Amino acid sequence: MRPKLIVGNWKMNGSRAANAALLEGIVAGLDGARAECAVCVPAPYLQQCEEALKGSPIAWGAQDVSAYEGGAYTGEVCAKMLSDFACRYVIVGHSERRAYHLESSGLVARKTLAVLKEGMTPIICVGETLEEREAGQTFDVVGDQLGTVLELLPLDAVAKIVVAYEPVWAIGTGKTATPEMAQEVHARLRAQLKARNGEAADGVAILYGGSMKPDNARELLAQPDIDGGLIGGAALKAQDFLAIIHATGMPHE
Ligand SMILES: O=C(CO)COP(=O)(O)O
Repeated sequence: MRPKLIVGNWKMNGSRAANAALLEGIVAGLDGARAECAVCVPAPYLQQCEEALKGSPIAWGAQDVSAYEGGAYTGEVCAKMLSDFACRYVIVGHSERRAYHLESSGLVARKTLAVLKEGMTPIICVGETLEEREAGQTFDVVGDQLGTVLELLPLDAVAKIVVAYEPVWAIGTGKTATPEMAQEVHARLRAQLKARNGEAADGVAILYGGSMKPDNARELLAQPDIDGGLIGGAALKAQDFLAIIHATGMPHE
């Protein structure tokens, strides 16, 4: 069985004071947790995370990265800088980056390679909009988003990625995909990974993201191809984030 992975995506939230309290609360409540967990924080707070979490079971990471290696790219943060702060994970291709910063799947693929080159784990996000779902295009859209990345990846790198299925219509809206809807897409993504690298695909974590909360986490996480969660809003409250972490590994009723 794949280990569960719960990742908090703080998005553009936090302050030094709020982060300190949140991280302290999470670390204090982790006893007995069976999932791996991590927080992906705004870049200015990576040093704070490194100091607060070093030696704890919680990993940390970033929410985006430049596709470039360094140099004259004002405002960008390269993968080497993220690994300098001991990031384990880097989210790439989040739908908010695709929508508000016009990131293409080709760019997401290049960012994925940049992350892997520095020895970190990319969390590659895919997901359809409501219009696309209603038009019956869900599998085409997510298949295309993942496929563009897979095409560029060396075969042996498939084992080193994490995929996150985040239906755009479920993000921050309180509308969650039902466990069956999510499982259906996750199974298709797993099949796509298998077609690319049959040996590696079973070990790849496919996370669900989109209004995952303490009250729906257990059912979602019980699905065979849902290997964890990418959590937005609920990752900003220690109690909620912990409740999701502790929802893994519990018998499904
Ligand atoms: O976008 C998300 C995580 O990356 C999900 O956000 P919410 O959990 O707030 O819906």
